[in-house]
Amino acid sequence: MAETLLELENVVAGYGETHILRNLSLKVVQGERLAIIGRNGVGKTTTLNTVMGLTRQHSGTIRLKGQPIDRLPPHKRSRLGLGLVPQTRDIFPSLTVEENLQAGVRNGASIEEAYDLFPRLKERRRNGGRQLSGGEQQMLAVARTLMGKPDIILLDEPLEGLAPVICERLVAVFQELSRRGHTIVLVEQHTAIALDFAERVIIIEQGGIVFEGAASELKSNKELLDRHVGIAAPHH
Ligand SMILES: Nc1ncnc2c1ncn2[C@@H]1O[C@H](COP(=O)(O)OP(=O)(O)OP(=O)(O)O)[C@@H](O)[C@H]1O
Repeated sequence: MAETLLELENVVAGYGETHILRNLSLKVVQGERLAIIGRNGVGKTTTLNTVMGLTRQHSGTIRLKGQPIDRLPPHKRSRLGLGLVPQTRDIFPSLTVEENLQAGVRNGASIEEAYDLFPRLKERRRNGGRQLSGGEQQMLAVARTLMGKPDIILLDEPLEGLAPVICERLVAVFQELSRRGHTIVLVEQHTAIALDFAERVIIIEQGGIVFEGAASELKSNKELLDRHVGIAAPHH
Protein backbone atom coordinates (compact mmCIF):
# COMPACT_ATOMS: atom_id res chain seq x y z
CA MET A 1 0.00 0.00 0.00
CA ALA A 2 1.39 3.38 -1.01
CA GLU A 3 1.89 6.08 1.59
CA THR A 4 -1.04 8.35 2.52
CA LEU A 5 0.05 11.90 1.72
CA LEU A 6 -3.06 13.83 2.64
CA GLU A 7 -5.88 12.88 4.94
CA LEU A 8 -9.12 14.64 5.86
CA GLU A 9 -10.94 13.16 8.82
CA ASN A 10 -14.52 14.20 9.65
CA VAL A 11 -13.93 17.70 8.36
CA VAL A 12 -16.71 20.24 8.83
CA ALA A 13 -15.95 23.50 7.04
CA GLY A 14 -17.56 26.40 5.24
CA TYR A 15 -17.70 30.15 5.02
CA GLY A 16 -18.49 32.08 8.21
CA GLU A 17 -20.97 30.06 10.21
CA THR A 18 -22.20 28.10 7.19
CA HIS A 19 -21.31 24.44 7.01
CA ILE A 20 -20.62 23.32 3.44
CA LEU A 21 -18.49 20.22 4.10
CA ARG A 22 -20.27 17.92 6.53
CA ASN A 23 -18.01 15.33 8.09
CA LEU A 24 -15.95 14.81 4.99
CA SER A 25 -13.23 12.16 5.17
CA LEU A 26 -10.85 11.27 2.38
CA LYS A 27 -7.32 10.11 1.73
CA VAL A 28 -4.92 10.96 -1.06
CA VAL A 29 -2.19 8.40 -1.66
CA GLN A 30 1.34 9.13 -2.91
CA GLY A 31 1.51 9.23 -6.71
CA GLU A 32 -2.19 8.75 -7.45
CA ARG A 33 -4.52 10.59 -9.80
CA LEU A 34 -7.73 11.36 -7.93
CA ALA A 35 -10.75 13.09 -9.47
CA ILE A 36 -13.43 14.83 -7.44
CA ILE A 37 -16.70 15.22 -9.34
CA GLY A 38 -20.30 16.16 -8.57
CA ARG A 39 -22.98 18.66 -9.51
CA ASN A 40 -22.55 22.42 -9.23
CA GLY A 41 -22.37 23.84 -5.75
CA VAL A 42 -21.92 20.54 -3.87
CA GLY A 43 -18.61 21.55 -2.26
CA LYS A 44 -15.81 20.47 -4.63
CA THR A 45 -14.05 23.83 -4.64
CA THR A 46 -14.70 24.16 -0.92
CA THR A 47 -12.91 20.83 -0.39
CA LEU A 48 -9.76 22.08 -2.15
CA ASN A 49 -9.98 25.47 -0.45
CA THR A 50 -10.31 23.81 2.94
CA VAL A 51 -7.20 21.71 2.31
CA MET A 52 -5.34 24.96 1.55
CA GLY A 53 -6.73 26.76 4.61
CA LEU A 54 -8.88 29.20 2.67
CA THR A 55 -12.18 28.41 4.39
CA ARG A 56 -13.30 28.24 7.99
CA GLN A 57 -12.78 24.78 9.43
CA HIS A 58 -15.19 24.08 12.30
CA SER A 59 -14.04 20.59 13.24
CA GLY A 60 -12.20 17.50 12.06
CA THR A 61 -8.53 17.10 11.17
CA ILE A 62 -6.41 17.54 8.06
CA ARG A 63 -3.02 15.83 7.96
CA LEU A 64 -0.26 16.21 5.44
CA LYS A 65 2.36 13.44 5.59
CA GLY A 66 0.97 12.56 9.01
CA GLN A 67 1.25 16.07 10.48
CA PRO A 68 -1.89 18.08 11.36
CA ILE A 69 -2.02 21.26 9.28
CA ASP A 70 -5.46 22.60 10.31
CA ARG A 71 -4.07 25.59 12.13
CA LEU A 72 -1.55 26.64 9.52
CA PRO A 73 -2.14 29.61 7.21
CA PRO A 74 -2.25 28.93 3.44
CA HIS A 75 1.35 30.01 2.70
CA LYS A 76 2.71 27.54 5.25
CA ARG A 77 0.62 24.76 3.74
CA SER A 78 2.12 25.60 0.33
CA ARG A 79 5.58 25.42 1.79
CA LEU A 80 4.82 21.96 3.19
CA GLY A 81 3.97 20.66 -0.28
CA LEU A 82 0.43 21.65 -1.27
CA GLY A 83 -0.05 23.48 -4.57
CA LEU A 84 -3.46 24.81 -5.57
CA VAL A 85 -4.28 26.01 -9.07
CA PRO A 86 -7.45 27.97 -8.27
CA GLN A 87 -10.47 28.19 -10.55
CA THR A 88 -9.81 31.91 -10.88
CA ARG A 89 -6.36 31.33 -12.49
CA ASP A 90 -4.83 34.12 -10.47
CA ILE A 91 -1.77 35.20 -12.34
CA PHE A 92 -0.31 38.69 -12.22
CA PRO A 93 -1.70 40.41 -15.34
CA SER A 94 0.82 43.25 -15.27
CA LEU A 95 3.86 40.95 -15.10
CA THR A 96 5.35 38.99 -18.00
CA VAL A 97 5.07 35.21 -18.22
CA GLU A 98 8.65 34.86 -16.98
CA GLU A 99 8.13 37.28 -14.09
CA ASN A 100 5.00 35.38 -13.07
CA LEU A 101 7.02 32.17 -12.99
CA GLN A 102 9.90 33.79 -11.10
CA ALA A 103 7.44 35.05 -8.48
CA GLY A 104 6.41 31.44 -7.83
CA VAL A 105 9.90 29.91 -7.54
CA ARG A 106 10.59 28.04 -4.27
CA ASN A 107 13.08 25.38 -3.24
CA GLY A 108 15.27 25.79 -6.32
CA ALA A 109 12.56 25.10 -8.89
CA SER A 110 13.65 25.77 -12.45
CA ILE A 111 11.72 27.89 -14.93
CA GLU A 112 13.21 25.76 -17.72
CA GLU A 113 11.20 22.82 -16.38
CA ALA A 114 8.01 24.83 -16.83
CA TYR A 115 9.07 25.78 -20.37
CA ASP A 116 9.84 22.15 -21.09
CA LEU A 117 6.27 21.19 -20.11
CA PHE A 118 4.70 24.22 -21.81
CA PRO A 119 6.78 25.28 -24.86
CA ARG A 120 4.04 27.80 -25.62
CA LEU A 121 4.93 29.70 -22.44
CA LYS A 122 8.56 29.88 -23.52
CA GLU A 123 7.51 31.44 -26.83
CA ARG A 124 5.48 33.98 -24.93
CA ARG A 125 7.84 34.54 -22.03
CA ARG A 126 8.16 38.29 -22.61
CA ASN A 127 4.42 38.79 -23.04
CA GLY A 128 2.35 40.32 -20.27
CA GLY A 129 -0.09 38.10 -18.38
CA ARG A 130 -3.03 40.09 -19.64
CA GLN A 131 -2.05 39.51 -23.30
CA LEU A 132 -2.38 35.74 -22.96
CA SER A 133 -5.31 33.67 -24.22
CA GLY A 134 -7.46 31.81 -21.68
CA GLY A 135 -5.61 28.58 -22.38
CA GLU A 136 -2.21 30.23 -22.01
CA GLN A 137 -3.29 31.84 -18.73
CA GLN A 138 -4.28 28.43 -17.44
CA MET A 139 -0.92 26.98 -18.54
CA LEU A 140 0.79 29.82 -16.69
CA ALA A 141 -1.33 29.26 -13.58
CA VAL A 142 -0.39 25.56 -13.58
CA ALA A 143 3.27 26.29 -14.32
CA ARG A 144 3.44 28.88 -11.56
CA THR A 145 2.06 26.43 -9.01
CA LEU A 146 4.70 23.91 -10.16
CA MET A 147 7.40 26.48 -9.33
CA GLY A 148 6.48 25.88 -5.67
CA LYS A 149 7.58 22.21 -6.09
CA PRO A 150 4.36 20.81 -4.65
CA ASP A 151 4.04 17.16 -3.63
CA ILE A 152 0.31 17.37 -4.31
CA ILE A 153 -1.17 19.46 -7.11
CA LEU A 154 -4.79 20.49 -6.54
CA LEU A 155 -6.45 21.48 -9.82
CA ASP A 156 -9.77 23.31 -9.59
CA GLU A 157 -11.69 22.97 -12.86
CA PRO A 158 -8.62 23.70 -14.99
CA LEU A 159 -10.48 23.07 -18.27
CA GLU A 160 -13.35 25.46 -17.65
CA GLY A 161 -14.15 27.57 -20.68
CA LEU A 162 -11.25 26.27 -22.79
CA ALA A 163 -11.44 24.98 -26.38
CA PRO A 164 -11.26 21.17 -26.75
CA VAL A 165 -7.80 21.29 -28.37
CA ILE A 166 -6.43 23.31 -25.42
CA CYS A 167 -8.11 20.94 -22.95
CA GLU A 168 -6.32 18.03 -24.63
CA ARG A 169 -2.97 19.77 -24.37
CA LEU A 170 -3.49 20.51 -20.67
CA VAL A 171 -4.63 16.97 -19.90
CA ALA A 172 -1.50 15.68 -21.68
CA VAL A 173 0.60 17.84 -19.34
CA PHE A 174 -1.29 16.53 -16.29
CA GLN A 175 -0.56 12.99 -17.50
CA GLU A 176 3.11 13.86 -17.90
CA LEU A 177 3.21 15.32 -14.37
CA SER A 178 1.64 12.11 -13.09
CA ARG A 179 4.28 10.05 -14.95
CA ARG A 180 6.95 12.17 -13.27
CA GLY A 181 5.58 11.11 -9.90
CA HIS A 182 3.37 14.03 -8.91
CA THR A 183 0.20 13.33 -6.95
CA ILE A 184 -2.76 15.02 -8.60
CA VAL A 185 -6.24 15.89 -7.31
CA LEU A 186 -8.50 17.10 -10.10
CA VAL A 187 -11.86 18.79 -9.54
CA GLU A 188 -13.63 18.69 -12.87
CA GLN A 189 -17.04 19.31 -14.45
CA HIS A 190 -16.05 17.44 -17.61
CA THR A 191 -16.89 14.04 -16.16
CA ALA A 192 -15.75 12.00 -19.16
CA ILE A 193 -12.33 13.65 -19.16
CA ALA A 194 -12.01 13.27 -15.38
CA LEU A 195 -12.83 9.55 -15.54
CA ASP A 196 -10.32 9.00 -18.35
CA PHE A 197 -7.60 10.83 -16.47
CA ALA A 198 -8.06 9.57 -12.92
CA GLU A 199 -7.47 6.16 -11.39
CA ARG A 200 -9.75 6.83 -8.45
CA VAL A 201 -12.85 9.01 -8.19
CA ILE A 202 -14.82 10.63 -5.41
CA ILE A 203 -18.35 11.95 -5.94
CA ILE A 204 -19.46 14.72 -3.59
CA GLU A 205 -23.07 15.57 -2.89
CA GLN A 206 -24.23 18.12 -0.31
CA GLY A 207 -20.80 18.39 1.25
CA GLY A 208 -20.29 14.66 1.77
CA ILE A 209 -18.89 11.73 -0.19
CA VAL A 210 -21.51 9.51 -1.86
CA PHE A 211 -19.14 7.37 -3.96
CA GLU A 212 -15.50 6.47 -3.76
CA GLY A 213 -13.94 3.91 -6.09
CA ALA A 214 -12.06 3.10 -9.27
CA ALA A 215 -12.68 5.33 -12.30
CA SER A 216 -13.22 2.18 -14.38
CA GLU A 217 -15.98 1.05 -12.02
CA LEU A 218 -17.80 4.36 -12.32
CA LYS A 219 -17.42 4.49 -16.10
CA SER A 220 -19.38 1.28 -16.42
CA ASN A 221 -22.05 2.35 -13.94
CA LYS A 222 -24.12 4.86 -15.87
CA GLU A 223 -26.97 4.64 -13.38
CA LEU A 224 -24.77 5.80 -10.50
CA LEU A 225 -23.24 8.56 -12.61
CA ASP A 226 -26.64 9.74 -13.70
CA ARG A 227 -27.98 9.76 -10.15
CA HIS A 228 -25.13 11.75 -8.61
CA VAL A 229 -23.60 13.74 -11.44
CA GLY A 230 -26.30 13.94 -14.10
CA ILE A 231 -26.16 13.17 -17.78
CA ALA A 232 -26.03 16.90 -18.45
CA ALA A 233 -22.31 16.80 -17.61
CA PRO A 234 -20.53 18.10 -20.71
CA HIS A 235 -18.55 15.62 -22.80
CA HIS A 236 -15.88 16.11 -25.42
N1 LIG B 1 -16.83 32.59 -0.54
C1 LIG B 1 -18.01 32.01 -0.26
N2 LIG B 1 -18.82 32.51 0.68
C2 LIG B 1 -20.01 31.92 0.99
N3 LIG B 1 -20.47 30.82 0.38
C3 LIG B 1 -19.72 30.28 -0.60
C4 LIG B 1 -18.45 30.84 -0.97
N4 LIG B 1 -17.93 30.08 -1.97
C5 LIG B 1 -18.82 29.09 -2.18
N5 LIG B 1 -19.90 29.21 -1.37
C6 LIG B 1 -21.05 28.29 -1.32
O1 LIG B 1 -20.59 27.00 -0.97
C7 LIG B 1 -21.31 25.99 -1.64
C8 LIG B 1 -20.33 25.03 -2.30
O2 LIG B 1 -19.62 25.73 -3.33
P1 LIG B 1 -18.39 25.11 -4.10
O3 LIG B 1 -17.82 26.21 -4.91
O4 LIG B 1 -17.53 24.37 -3.17
O5 LIG B 1 -19.11 24.08 -5.05
P2 LIG B 1 -18.54 23.26 -6.26
O6 LIG B 1 -18.97 21.86 -6.02
O7 LIG B 1 -17.12 23.53 -6.45
O8 LIG B 1 -19.38 23.80 -7.47
P3 LIG B 1 -18.99 24.70 -8.73
O9 LIG B 1 -18.71 23.73 -9.79
O10 LIG B 1 -20.24 25.46 -8.96
O11 LIG B 1 -17.81 25.55 -8.33
C9 LIG B 1 -22.25 26.71 -2.60
O12 LIG B 1 -23.54 26.73 -2.01
C10 LIG B 1 -21.69 28.09 -2.68
O13 LIG B 1 -22.71 29.02 -2.91
